[in-house]
Amino acid sequence: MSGKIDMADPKSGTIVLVTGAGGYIGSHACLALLEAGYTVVALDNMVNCWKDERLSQPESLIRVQILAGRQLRFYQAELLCKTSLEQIFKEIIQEFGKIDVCMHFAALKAVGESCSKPLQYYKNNISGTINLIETLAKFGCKSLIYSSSATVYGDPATLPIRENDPTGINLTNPYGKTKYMTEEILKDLSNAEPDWGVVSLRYFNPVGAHSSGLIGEDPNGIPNNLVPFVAQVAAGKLPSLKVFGGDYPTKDGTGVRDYIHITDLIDGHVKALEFILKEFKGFKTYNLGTGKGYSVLEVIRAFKAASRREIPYEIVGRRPGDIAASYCDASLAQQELGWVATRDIDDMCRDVWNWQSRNINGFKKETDPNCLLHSPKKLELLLSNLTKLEHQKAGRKLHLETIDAIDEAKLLQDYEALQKLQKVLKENEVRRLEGKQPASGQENVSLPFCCCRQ
Ligand SMILES: O=c1ccn([C@@H]2O[C@H](COP(=O)(O)OP(=O)(O)O[C@H]3O[C@H](CO)[C@@H](O)[C@H](O)[C@H]3O)[C@@H](O)[C@H]2O)c(=O)[nH]1
Repeated sequence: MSGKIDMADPKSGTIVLVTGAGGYIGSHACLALLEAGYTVVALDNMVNCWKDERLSQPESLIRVQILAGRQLRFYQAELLCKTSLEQIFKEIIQEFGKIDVCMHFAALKAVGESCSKPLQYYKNNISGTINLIETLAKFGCKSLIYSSSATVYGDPATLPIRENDPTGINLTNPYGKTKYMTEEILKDLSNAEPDWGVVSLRYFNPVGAHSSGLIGEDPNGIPNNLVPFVAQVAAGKLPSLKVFGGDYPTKDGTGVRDYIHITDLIDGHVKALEFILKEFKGFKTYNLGTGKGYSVLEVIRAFKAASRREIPYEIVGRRPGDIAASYCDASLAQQELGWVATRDIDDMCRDVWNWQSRNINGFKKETDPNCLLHSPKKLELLLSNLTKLEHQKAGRKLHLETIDAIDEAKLLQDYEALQKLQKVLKENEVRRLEGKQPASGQENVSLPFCCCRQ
């Protein structure tokens, strides 16, 4: 076999359950976990992710598996339905024997929507999490990495924000309150049951995309957040940006935030996972940010340079609920997890532009019949063959769907096609970083998902 799938890595025996796996942060986490050699079981209710109707998984996760050259196990799962959740956990335990750690990303996250639909947010984010932790405990997993937010600090009295600064004060929206309340629930749980290990990661402003440009943030409708909005203005999808407030007590009067590259953010999760796997028990919180604040005008300038496009904007009134400035002291994560963010605002804008310009409609793509990976049948076969091989090599009991004999020749053929594609993707990524065009004749192979190229 010319491209061996390496199952010797002991991490493949570590089972990581990822909720909200199809979303922006969840999908990048799945990729990093697969690349690091972990076995990934991915859950998503698919309410907020795009899926080709002929496939059973979100498009983001299909691309993740192609990039990783490894397979994850996907379940469509609704955390609010405990009976079906337990059924899924039963299947996971039958197949993998255990769950070591859960990374919990599943949540509703639109600040504005949370004000008009508070019950939906409390139910989904809090009841959903309670169902999840009860089910995890029932099936023997008491290790959790929670996706929290800088929003728990409200309007900070001092900057930079540290982990022991007050939380839960003056929170302006139900979304933020769900993050704060969930942290409190997890803290109480860890106090009451000392065999739980919970790490809550407080994200500042995650932006950016994987350097391949194949996965990134794909907001529904008009984006609420600054960077995806700016990206759509640069791409000509939106006419201009409204800068909310030019009279804040900041360097140039516009809001200041601690933007963090998604790849750095996910590295922080991998470090937290390593930390929790060393038998950590209790409850810990860490800020994940760069420690640097950029104003809205600085972000616009950086994006203009990265995209070489005009970004028309006008300064309007403040957005209700916004604060002037937020940036963190991330030294605790450096000391205790050995993590530090290394990418700057130019890297973030470059990678967002790469994702945005290659995927003008996000994950929704037009089907190219000539592309192997746009053929759902071939793709399903490729992924299912990879699963069979991984299970077989790991000496695991096969799941009911995978008991057919493996067609070794077909598998190798598919796997080699996948590897060729990955090789070209990587070569073209290097060329792009050097400011060069894709190698001639490779454009279609290198950009199999795009429906619009700039
Ligand atoms: O069209 C826009 C959108 C945003 N902004 C400004 O850009 C900055 C960043 O805004 P945004 O990207 O919406 O992020 P935040 O308001 O900081 O909120 C994000 O970061 C919080 C953590 O700090 C999370 O809780 C929220 O879910 C997440 O949306 C703020 O000064 C906004 O006023 C604009 O000027 N115009």
